[in-house]
Amino acid sequence: MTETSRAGTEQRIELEHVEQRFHARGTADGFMTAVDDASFSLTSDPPRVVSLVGQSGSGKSTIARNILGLQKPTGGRITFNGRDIFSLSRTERDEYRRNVQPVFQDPYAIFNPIYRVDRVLWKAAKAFGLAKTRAAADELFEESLSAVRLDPGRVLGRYPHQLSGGQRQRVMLARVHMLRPAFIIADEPVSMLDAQVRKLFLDILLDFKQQYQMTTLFITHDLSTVYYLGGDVMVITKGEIVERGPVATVMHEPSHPYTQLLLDSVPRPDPDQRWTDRITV
Ligand SMILES: Nc1ncnc2c1ncn2[C@@H]1O[C@H](COP(=O)(O)OP(=O)(O)OP(=O)(O)O)[C@@H](O)[C@H]1O
Repeated sequence: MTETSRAGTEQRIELEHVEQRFHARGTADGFMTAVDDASFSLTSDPPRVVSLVGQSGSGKSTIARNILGLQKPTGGRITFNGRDIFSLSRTERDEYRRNVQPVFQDPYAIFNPIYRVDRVLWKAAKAFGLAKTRAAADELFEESLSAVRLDPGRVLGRYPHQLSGGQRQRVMLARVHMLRPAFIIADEPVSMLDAQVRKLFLDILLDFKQQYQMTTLFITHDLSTVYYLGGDVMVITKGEIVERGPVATVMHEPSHPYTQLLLDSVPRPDPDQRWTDRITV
Protein backbone atom coordinates (compact mmCIF):
# COMPACT_ATOMS: atom_id res chain seq x y z
CA MET A 1 0.00 0.00 0.00
CA THR A 2 1.34 3.43 -0.81
CA GLU A 3 0.89 6.49 1.35
CA THR A 4 -1.46 8.15 -1.09
CA SER A 5 -3.74 5.12 -1.42
CA ARG A 6 -4.74 5.53 2.24
CA ALA A 7 -5.48 9.23 2.05
CA GLY A 8 -9.16 9.87 2.63
CA THR A 9 -10.00 6.22 3.32
CA GLU A 10 -10.36 5.95 7.04
CA GLN A 11 -9.54 2.62 8.60
CA ARG A 12 -11.14 1.83 11.91
CA ILE A 13 -10.68 -0.71 14.65
CA GLU A 14 -13.51 -0.69 17.14
CA LEU A 15 -13.66 -2.51 20.45
CA GLU A 16 -17.20 -2.84 21.73
CA HIS A 17 -17.67 -4.00 25.32
CA VAL A 18 -14.76 -6.41 25.07
CA GLU A 19 -14.50 -8.85 27.92
CA GLN A 20 -11.79 -11.43 28.50
CA ARG A 21 -12.22 -13.99 31.21
CA PHE A 22 -9.71 -16.70 32.02
CA HIS A 23 -9.96 -19.81 34.14
CA ALA A 24 -8.36 -19.06 37.49
CA ARG A 25 -7.88 -21.10 40.59
CA GLY A 26 -8.86 -19.69 43.93
CA THR A 27 -11.65 -17.40 42.70
CA ALA A 28 -15.27 -17.82 43.72
CA ASP A 29 -16.48 -18.90 40.26
CA GLY A 30 -13.20 -20.31 38.90
CA PHE A 31 -12.66 -17.35 36.56
CA MET A 32 -10.87 -14.02 36.59
CA THR A 33 -11.70 -11.04 34.39
CA ALA A 34 -8.60 -9.72 32.63
CA VAL A 35 -10.48 -7.23 30.45
CA ASP A 36 -13.75 -5.80 31.67
CA ASP A 37 -16.11 -4.07 29.24
CA ALA A 38 -13.45 -2.26 27.19
CA SER A 39 -14.76 0.00 24.45
CA PHE A 40 -12.64 2.30 22.31
CA SER A 41 -11.76 2.92 18.71
CA LEU A 42 -8.55 3.45 16.80
CA THR A 43 -8.85 5.46 13.61
CA SER A 44 -6.36 6.23 10.90
CA ASP A 45 -7.57 9.61 9.72
CA PRO A 46 -6.13 11.68 11.24
CA PRO A 47 -3.41 9.34 12.52
CA ARG A 48 -2.90 9.38 16.28
CA VAL A 49 -0.90 7.92 19.09
CA VAL A 50 -3.15 6.42 21.74
CA SER A 51 -1.40 5.15 24.85
CA LEU A 52 -2.83 2.49 27.11
CA VAL A 53 -1.23 2.81 30.51
CA GLY A 54 -1.59 0.71 33.62
CA GLN A 55 0.41 -1.35 36.01
CA SER A 56 1.49 -4.95 35.57
CA GLY A 57 -1.43 -7.36 35.31
CA SER A 58 -3.99 -4.67 34.47
CA GLY A 59 -4.96 -6.33 31.19
CA LYS A 60 -2.96 -4.31 28.64
CA SER A 61 -1.30 -7.21 26.80
CA THR A 62 -4.56 -9.12 26.75
CA ILE A 63 -6.18 -6.21 24.89
CA ALA A 64 -3.22 -6.19 22.45
CA ARG A 65 -3.64 -9.93 21.86
CA ASN A 66 -7.38 -9.49 21.37
CA ILE A 67 -6.83 -6.77 18.75
CA LEU A 68 -4.16 -8.81 16.98
CA GLY A 69 -6.60 -11.69 16.74
CA LEU A 70 -4.40 -13.93 18.89
CA GLN A 71 -7.03 -14.29 21.60
CA LYS A 72 -10.76 -14.27 20.96
CA PRO A 73 -12.52 -12.26 23.65
CA THR A 74 -15.09 -14.08 25.74
CA GLY A 75 -17.48 -11.17 25.32
CA GLY A 76 -18.13 -8.13 23.15
CA ARG A 77 -16.64 -7.71 19.70
CA ILE A 78 -13.79 -6.18 17.77
CA THR A 79 -14.41 -4.89 14.27
CA PHE A 80 -12.17 -3.68 11.47
CA ASN A 81 -14.00 -1.29 9.17
CA GLY A 82 -17.25 -2.67 10.55
CA ARG A 83 -16.44 -6.39 10.15
CA ASP A 84 -15.88 -8.70 13.13
CA ILE A 85 -12.17 -9.55 13.05
CA PHE A 86 -12.86 -13.13 14.09
CA SER A 87 -15.11 -13.81 11.11
CA LEU A 88 -13.21 -12.18 8.28
CA SER A 89 -12.93 -13.80 4.89
CA ARG A 90 -9.44 -14.87 3.83
CA THR A 91 -8.89 -11.72 1.78
CA GLU A 92 -10.18 -9.51 4.57
CA ARG A 93 -7.97 -11.32 7.07
CA ASP A 94 -4.91 -10.72 4.89
CA GLU A 95 -5.82 -7.06 4.67
CA TYR A 96 -6.23 -6.89 8.44
CA ARG A 97 -2.92 -8.66 9.08
CA ARG A 98 -1.16 -6.25 6.79
CA ASN A 99 -2.83 -3.21 8.31
CA VAL A 100 -2.38 -4.08 11.97
CA GLN A 101 1.23 -4.75 12.82
CA PRO A 102 2.59 -5.69 16.24
CA VAL A 103 5.78 -4.58 17.91
CA PHE A 104 6.49 -6.48 21.11
CA GLN A 105 8.69 -5.90 24.13
CA ASP A 106 11.64 -7.98 22.97
CA PRO A 107 11.47 -9.16 19.41
CA TYR A 108 14.10 -11.81 20.10
CA ALA A 109 11.39 -14.48 20.07
CA ILE A 110 10.36 -13.43 16.56
CA PHE A 111 13.86 -13.84 15.23
CA ASN A 112 14.90 -17.43 14.78
CA PRO A 113 18.44 -17.54 16.22
CA ILE A 114 19.69 -19.82 13.48
CA TYR A 115 18.70 -17.48 10.66
CA ARG A 116 20.10 -14.10 9.74
CA VAL A 117 17.87 -11.12 10.60
CA ASP A 118 17.22 -10.50 6.90
CA ARG A 119 14.82 -13.43 7.06
CA VAL A 120 12.26 -11.48 9.13
CA LEU A 121 12.19 -8.82 6.44
CA TRP A 122 12.28 -11.31 3.59
CA LYS A 123 9.36 -13.32 5.01
CA ALA A 124 7.24 -10.17 5.30
CA ALA A 125 8.19 -9.06 1.78
CA LYS A 126 7.25 -12.48 0.45
CA ALA A 127 4.05 -12.92 2.47
CA PHE A 128 2.70 -9.57 1.36
CA GLY A 129 4.08 -9.62 -2.20
CA LEU A 130 6.21 -6.51 -1.71
CA ALA A 131 9.05 -7.58 -3.98
CA LYS A 132 9.19 -9.96 -6.90
CA THR A 133 12.92 -10.47 -6.99
CA ARG A 134 15.64 -10.74 -4.36
CA ALA A 135 17.25 -7.60 -5.79
CA ALA A 136 14.00 -5.64 -5.42
CA ALA A 137 13.66 -6.97 -1.87
CA ASP A 138 17.21 -5.93 -0.98
CA GLU A 139 16.50 -2.44 -2.23
CA LEU A 140 13.37 -2.33 -0.07
CA PHE A 141 15.24 -3.60 3.01
CA GLU A 142 17.90 -0.94 2.59
CA GLU A 143 15.30 1.80 2.28
CA SER A 144 13.38 0.61 5.34
CA LEU A 145 16.44 0.03 7.50
CA SER A 146 17.69 3.51 6.65
CA ALA A 147 14.26 4.92 7.54
CA VAL A 148 14.68 3.58 11.08
CA ARG A 149 18.21 4.94 11.20
CA LEU A 150 19.99 1.61 10.92
CA ASP A 151 22.95 1.10 8.64
CA PRO A 152 21.90 -1.73 6.29
CA GLY A 153 25.52 -2.76 5.86
CA ARG A 154 25.81 -3.35 9.61
CA VAL A 155 22.51 -5.20 10.00
CA LEU A 156 21.91 -7.34 6.94
CA GLY A 157 23.68 -10.66 7.08
CA ARG A 158 23.90 -10.63 10.88
CA TYR A 159 22.38 -13.09 13.33
CA PRO A 160 19.93 -11.81 15.97
CA HIS A 161 22.39 -12.25 18.83
CA GLN A 162 24.85 -10.02 16.99
CA LEU A 163 22.49 -7.07 17.28
CA SER A 164 21.64 -5.05 20.37
CA GLY A 165 18.08 -5.08 21.75
CA GLY A 166 17.59 -1.58 20.35
CA GLN A 167 18.77 -2.66 16.91
CA ARG A 168 16.48 -5.69 16.96
CA GLN A 169 13.55 -3.45 17.88
CA ARG A 170 14.38 -1.14 15.01
CA VAL A 171 14.53 -4.08 12.58
CA MET A 172 10.92 -4.69 13.64
CA LEU A 173 10.18 -1.05 12.90
CA ALA A 174 11.86 -1.48 9.50
CA ARG A 175 9.44 -4.34 8.90
CA VAL A 176 6.58 -1.99 9.83
CA HIS A 177 8.02 0.63 7.48
CA MET A 178 7.98 -1.89 4.64
CA LEU A 179 4.38 -2.89 5.25
CA ARG A 180 3.00 0.61 5.91
CA PRO A 181 0.13 -0.63 8.10
CA ALA A 182 -2.62 1.74 9.16
CA PHE A 183 -2.13 0.60 12.77
CA ILE A 184 0.78 -0.39 14.99
CA ILE A 185 0.03 -2.29 18.18
CA ALA A 186 3.12 -1.68 20.29
CA ASP A 187 3.17 -3.66 23.53
CA GLU A 188 5.82 -2.32 25.93
CA PRO A 189 8.22 -1.88 23.02
CA VAL A 190 10.74 0.31 24.83
CA SER A 191 10.75 -1.05 28.36
CA MET A 192 14.00 -2.96 27.78
CA LEU A 193 15.80 -0.12 26.04
CA ASP A 194 18.04 2.54 27.57
CA ALA A 195 16.92 6.16 27.59
CA GLN A 196 18.72 7.20 24.40
CA VAL A 197 17.54 4.28 22.26
CA ARG A 198 14.09 4.62 23.80
CA LYS A 199 13.84 8.22 22.60
CA LEU A 200 15.04 7.21 19.13
CA PHE A 201 12.37 4.50 18.98
CA LEU A 202 9.61 6.90 20.07
CA ASP A 203 10.78 9.51 17.56
CA ILE A 204 10.54 6.94 14.77
CA LEU A 205 6.97 6.11 15.83
CA LEU A 206 6.11 9.81 15.74
CA ASP A 207 7.76 10.05 12.28
CA PHE A 208 5.65 7.14 11.07
CA LYS A 209 2.52 8.94 12.21
CA GLN A 210 3.57 12.13 10.47
CA GLN A 211 4.96 10.69 7.24
CA TYR A 212 2.94 7.54 6.66
CA GLN A 213 -0.27 8.24 8.62
CA MET A 214 0.17 5.29 10.96
CA THR A 215 -1.89 5.21 14.14
CA THR A 216 -0.22 3.56 17.14
CA LEU A 217 -1.74 1.93 20.18
CA PHE A 218 1.15 2.29 22.59
CA ILE A 219 0.97 0.00 25.59
CA THR A 220 3.10 0.87 28.58
CA HIS A 221 3.34 1.08 32.34
CA ASP A 222 5.63 4.09 32.07
CA LEU A 223 4.07 7.55 32.24
CA SER A 224 7.18 9.35 30.98
CA THR A 225 6.86 7.72 27.55
CA VAL A 226 3.17 8.63 27.50
CA TYR A 227 4.12 12.27 28.14
CA TYR A 228 6.73 12.17 25.43
CA LEU A 229 4.42 10.72 22.79
CA GLY A 230 1.49 13.03 23.52
CA GLY A 231 -1.80 12.32 21.78
CA ASP A 232 -4.42 10.50 23.80
CA VAL A 233 -4.18 8.17 26.75
CA MET A 234 -6.40 5.56 28.34
CA VAL A 235 -5.75 4.46 31.90
CA ILE A 236 -6.52 0.85 32.75
CA THR A 237 -6.71 -0.89 36.11
CA LYS A 238 -7.95 -4.39 36.85
CA GLY A 239 -9.09 -4.79 33.26
CA GLU A 240 -11.20 -1.66 33.31
CA ILE A 241 -10.46 1.53 31.39
CA VAL A 242 -11.15 4.11 34.07
CA GLU A 243 -10.05 7.32 32.39
CA ARG A 244 -9.28 8.59 28.90
CA GLY A 245 -8.54 11.83 27.10
CA PRO A 246 -5.72 13.99 25.77
CA VAL A 247 -2.45 13.26 27.59
CA ALA A 248 -2.06 16.80 28.92
CA THR A 249 -5.56 16.84 30.41
CA VAL A 250 -5.41 13.38 31.95
CA MET A 251 -1.95 13.97 33.40
CA HIS A 252 -2.61 17.43 34.76
CA GLU A 253 -6.20 17.05 35.85
CA PRO A 254 -6.74 13.36 36.55
CA SER A 255 -10.33 12.63 37.41
CA HIS A 256 -9.95 9.05 38.60
CA PRO A 257 -8.19 8.20 41.88
CA TYR A 258 -6.22 5.41 40.16
CA THR A 259 -4.72 7.89 37.65
CA GLN A 260 -3.71 10.08 40.58
CA LEU A 261 -2.14 7.05 42.23
CA LEU A 262 -0.18 6.27 39.05
CA LEU A 263 1.01 9.87 38.86
CA ASP A 264 2.00 9.86 42.52
CA SER A 265 4.03 6.71 42.01
CA VAL A 266 6.41 8.41 39.56
CA PRO A 267 9.58 9.10 41.53
CA ARG A 268 10.54 12.77 41.47
CA PRO A 269 14.09 13.74 42.38
CA ASP A 270 14.11 16.21 45.25
CA PRO A 271 17.50 17.71 46.07
CA ASP A 272 16.15 19.04 49.39
CA GLN A 273 15.31 15.54 50.48
CA ARG A 274 18.76 14.01 50.18
CA TRP A 275 19.12 10.54 51.46
CA THR A 276 21.90 10.78 53.97
CA ASP A 277 21.71 7.47 55.73
CA ARG A 278 24.81 5.36 55.46
CA ILE A 279 24.58 1.83 54.27
CA THR A 280 26.29 -0.48 56.71
CA VAL A 281 27.48 -3.80 55.49
N1 LIG B 1 -3.83 -17.07 29.01
C1 LIG B 1 -4.10 -16.68 30.24
N2 LIG B 1 -4.64 -17.53 31.14
C2 LIG B 1 -4.95 -17.13 32.39
N3 LIG B 1 -4.75 -15.88 32.87
C3 LIG B 1 -4.20 -14.99 32.02
C4 LIG B 1 -3.84 -15.33 30.68
N4 LIG B 1 -3.32 -14.23 30.08
C5 LIG B 1 -3.34 -13.25 31.01
N5 LIG B 1 -3.86 -13.70 32.17
C6 LIG B 1 -4.08 -12.91 33.38
O1 LIG B 1 -4.80 -11.75 33.00
C7 LIG B 1 -4.36 -10.61 33.75
C8 LIG B 1 -3.93 -9.52 32.81
O2 LIG B 1 -2.73 -9.94 32.16
P1 LIG B 1 -2.01 -9.02 31.07
O3 LIG B 1 -0.82 -9.76 30.60
O4 LIG B 1 -3.00 -8.60 30.06
O5 LIG B 1 -1.58 -7.75 31.94
P2 LIG B 1 -0.59 -6.57 31.57
O6 LIG B 1 -1.23 -5.32 32.03
O7 LIG B 1 -0.20 -6.65 30.14
O8 LIG B 1 0.66 -6.91 32.50
P3 LIG B 1 2.23 -6.77 32.18
O9 LIG B 1 2.49 -5.31 32.05
O10 LIG B 1 2.87 -7.38 33.39
O11 LIG B 1 2.48 -7.55 30.92
C9 LIG B 1 -3.24 -11.12 34.66
O12 LIG B 1 -3.78 -11.38 35.92
C10 LIG B 1 -2.79 -12.40 33.99
O13 LIG B 1 -2.27 -13.31 34.92
